[in-house]
Amino acid sequence: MPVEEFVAGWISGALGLVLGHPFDTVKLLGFFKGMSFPIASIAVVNSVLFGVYSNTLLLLTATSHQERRAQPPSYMHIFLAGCTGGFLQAYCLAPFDLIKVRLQNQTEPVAQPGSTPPQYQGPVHCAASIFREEGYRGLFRGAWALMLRDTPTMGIYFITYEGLCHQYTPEGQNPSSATVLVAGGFAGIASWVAATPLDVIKSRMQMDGLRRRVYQGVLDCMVSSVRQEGLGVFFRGVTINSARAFPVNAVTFLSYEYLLRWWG
Ligand SMILES: CN(C)C(=N)NCCC[C@H](N)C(=O)O
Repeated sequence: MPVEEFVAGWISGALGLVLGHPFDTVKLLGFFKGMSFPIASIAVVNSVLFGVYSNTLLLLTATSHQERRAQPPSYMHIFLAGCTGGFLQAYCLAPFDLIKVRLQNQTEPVAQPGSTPPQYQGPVHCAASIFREEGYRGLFRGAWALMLRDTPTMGIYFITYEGLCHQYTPEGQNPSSATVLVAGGFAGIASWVAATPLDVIKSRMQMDGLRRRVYQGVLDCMVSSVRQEGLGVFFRGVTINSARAFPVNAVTFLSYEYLLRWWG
């Protein structure tokens, strides 16, 4: 199994993340300070996404990353490989994402003299508290919504990227840097626009159970959110998600492509 896609995915995910971090912090009025936890988590997850995507395409089409420019895979194969990568990345992402959402939603971010300390003092303390209070399964709260969010949207992500590169690149050549940046940016926007409804539900499921359980499951969370707040609830955060998605994914794809060309 070729591993360079995993390594390139790791490095490109970390670079994209550095750009996206300010947006992540603003998005939930968050207090998710410090870069070590996001780099350790999102970069690993991105490595799983790109590594599984490329190796699934290798299985489906018997072509390596380098051969795919001359023999482009069908959109159906790209979609299936993207969905497979998305499904497995969601499984790895679930505990990290839960910790991120719990930390971002703390109303007391840091210990103040004389006031009650925050519930979670950092990522490790948060993971240990969830494990102690909610068990191993507690670390996977919201994982179903995350899988529903990421499986089809990663298919959309790679189809948009490959489709745009194909459109603007002469037959058999590698896409230019400008094409990779634009295609990567739009792939990020397309996937996040499609992912936002389930992103909203996923975050609610992850916060559920902190004090008392409100939702019976993903469907119940969707129905009660729409009943109480209308259909607009599914588009909450779509603008900031898209604004963040363009630079993050432009840089992610550019570094991924160049690392593989450099090693290839
Ligand atoms: C949930 N969705 C839509 C995605 N994860 N889309 C792919 C983008 C991945 C990139 N690390 C980012 O955070 O934008």
